[in-house]
Amino acid sequence: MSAARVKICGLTEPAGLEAAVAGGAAYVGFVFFPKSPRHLELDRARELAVEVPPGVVKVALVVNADDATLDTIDATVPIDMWQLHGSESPERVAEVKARYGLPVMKALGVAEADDLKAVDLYAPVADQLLIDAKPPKGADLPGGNGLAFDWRLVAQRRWAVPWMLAGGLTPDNAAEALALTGAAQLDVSSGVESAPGVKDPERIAAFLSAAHHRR
Ligand SMILES: O=C(O)c1ccccc1NCC(=O)[C@H](O)[C@H](O)COP(=O)(O)O
Repeated sequence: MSAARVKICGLTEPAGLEAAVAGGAAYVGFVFFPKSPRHLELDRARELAVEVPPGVVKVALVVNADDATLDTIDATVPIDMWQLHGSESPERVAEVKARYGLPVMKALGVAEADDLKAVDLYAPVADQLLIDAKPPKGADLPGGNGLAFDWRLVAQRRWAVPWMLAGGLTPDNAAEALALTGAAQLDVSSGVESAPGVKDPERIAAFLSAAHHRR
């Protein structure tokens, strides 16, 4: 099996971004959601994004954002992909894709087998799917909660579009997650932090190493 491609999500500082790039992250994620400890103001996001070398995909993560919000991000921050992490419909995914001409990744929350029915609704319109743990009831954040779902629900499943496994991944469980699910891509946020919103360069390096040296 080839090395997994990794998205380091919720970067807020140059040190984390540098560790992600140096360690070979394929994607870096910037969060635009004010309730999140990883939320970035536009100027800060731009400062980080312009430092990302070509070839590393810069992902803007939004939650049920309207066109005005997306227009402002698009006009200010040089991004390569949208990640829609709210309850956006398949029609909204198609609309965002058409409006900006950028690939769209739709996040789907999973807690039980039935949740995977959404895959068939979104696969025809999304460029990628991010299969994440469903947040607990009443959680402030729809993602970035450091919780895993039962990976057996997606073990060796066949996918019509590229997908990433997310939720509760850490440097210690990345290899097991890859082996069990057969995922080609992983996404991580809180598992490579020293505190909410503060990425730990050593944990980022360890995560990337574990994902790149899959068994
Ligand atoms: O990370 C956030 O703060 C966040 C806020 C609002 C919506 C989504 C968010 N994160 C989405 C991600 O892509 C995370 O990387 C994914 O949920 C995995 O998070 P974690 O379990 O912390 O690794």
